[in-house]
Amino acid sequence: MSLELIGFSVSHAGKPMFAPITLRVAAGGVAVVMGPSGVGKSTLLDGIGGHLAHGFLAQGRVLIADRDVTALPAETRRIGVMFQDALLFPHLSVGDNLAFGLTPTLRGRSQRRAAVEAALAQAGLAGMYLRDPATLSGGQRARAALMRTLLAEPQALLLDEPFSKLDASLRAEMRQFVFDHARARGIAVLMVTHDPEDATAAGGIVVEL
Ligand SMILES: Nc1ncnc2c1ncn2[C@@H]1O[C@H](COP(=O)(O)OP(=O)(O)OP(=O)(O)O)[C@@H](O)[C@H]1O
Repeated sequence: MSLELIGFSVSHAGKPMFAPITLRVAAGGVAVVMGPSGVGKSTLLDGIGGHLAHGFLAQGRVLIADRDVTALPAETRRIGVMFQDALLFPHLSVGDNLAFGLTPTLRGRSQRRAAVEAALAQAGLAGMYLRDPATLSGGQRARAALMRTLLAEPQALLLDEPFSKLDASLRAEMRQFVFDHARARGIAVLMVTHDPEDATAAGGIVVEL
């Protein structure tokens, strides 16, 4: 599902933080947002997702799968978000963490369990439903967090430096993992990053703030 911005910006105290952005990310495609620290990259994602803090105001339009979601609350935009500190809840098992992401439309205990088991298998975490998140490696945790986000069946995915704490080889692996899943599901991805390799991997579609 595509993600489209039309003249989109965010203002703070009446002043636009960055020039209006017009951009279309195709279904299954990836674009990257880069720019210096403090320029408003995270705020841009907050604006697209509908999570702006008090005092920030969005301008322009956001379309997800060609549906104008600009006026909708965050919960109904069908946009998944994953941050740098995509923490798993430490008091829940790995599987229950993933179950937390499940769309509420999926009812029935065994159905929900099966959906989580399938997602764990796709993330290379088969058999780890009952594991304590603290016993997972960094890469396993990142894959679990991504799966939790995908279980909500988002139509677009916003990533805010999601893998910056992982080492270089793991980062490349996770990037591929995300891109592959997004492509297979037709989810448009917009990723904030400082890593030029992310931009190259995204096919060079870069928004500079
Ligand atoms: N809740 C808030 N209240 C007031 N100002 C804020 C708030 N959140 C962010 N800001 C300010 O808005 C500006 C943009 O912040 P933002 O986090 O979007 O930048 P960024 O480009 O993502 O930076 P970085 O690369 O360092 O993460 C900064 O000057 C920041 O201090």
